[in-house]
Amino acid sequence: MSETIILALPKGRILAELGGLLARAGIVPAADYTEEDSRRLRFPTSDPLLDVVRVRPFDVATFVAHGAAQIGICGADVLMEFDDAEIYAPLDLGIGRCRVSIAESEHRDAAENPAQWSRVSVATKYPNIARRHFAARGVQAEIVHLNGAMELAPSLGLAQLIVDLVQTGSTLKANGLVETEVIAPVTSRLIVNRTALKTRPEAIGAWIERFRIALEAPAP
Ligand SMILES: Nc1ncnc2c1ncn2[C@@H]1O[C@H](COP(=O)(O)OP(=O)(O)OP(=O)(O)O)[C@@H](O)[C@H]1O
Ligand SMILES: O=P(O)(O)OC[C@H]1O[C@H](OP(=O)(O)OP(=O)(O)O)[C@H](O)[C@@H]1O
Repeated sequence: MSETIILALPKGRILAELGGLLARAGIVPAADYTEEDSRRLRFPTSDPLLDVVRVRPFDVATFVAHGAAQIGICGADVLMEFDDAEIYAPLDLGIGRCRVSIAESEHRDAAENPAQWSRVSVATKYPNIARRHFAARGVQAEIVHLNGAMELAPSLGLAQLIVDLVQTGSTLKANGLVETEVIAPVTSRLIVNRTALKTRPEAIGAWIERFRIALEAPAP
């Protein structure tokens, strides 16, 4: 088995927020892993036993769940959607702060009351979160699984509601939607593969500790 530990990082907005924390944890990639137009996906670091891979945010959870990466960073939204017992999330990194919410058209007929519906159609990138949420209140959700642009669904008749991430609310507003309920708050988490933690407790535990200390260190 290779001794190298793989850290899976999500390309996109979390990566952009991560630079300072990684530096404080002593992770200095040998090349600029934030260059989104680079074709390169795996980067050595100043630590000969740590390589960084840059993957899509949802795929961070897949790489870590399968042990292809031993540690990773992803949003709590991704963890809720995956709900995988192989993933342990010991640290809240306090970045990527947003929420998973339900939204609907601002023009909904005022006479209708969604709280009384027994079935709803929901467009989302988070089918499991949406299904679980509505099932818990006895509502059957017909899921329309999209990978983006959920905000178009209500006005085009694709679904009554959407379940999506909201931060400032400006995306909803720009598309004539209103947030009606927060399902869960979201921040980014450090995640580790449980089997790797069991079989290599010192190496993986040391990385968790380095991140914990980096989080407590004041940002320069
Ligand atoms: N508006 C936001 N504010 C803060 N954090 C966010 C926001 N949107 C997304 N995030 C966080 O960033 C993560 C990645 O989101 P991002 O939008 O960068 O990727 P994506 O577009 O969903 O990925 P993909 O390219 O695979 O479609 C999300 O899982 C979430 O945890
Ligand atoms: O409430 P707001 O501040 O408007 O943020 C919410 C938006 O942010 C995310 O999209 P992102 O900008 O990451 O683009 P994406 O649709 O490509 O994921 C999310 O999917 C929402 O569309």
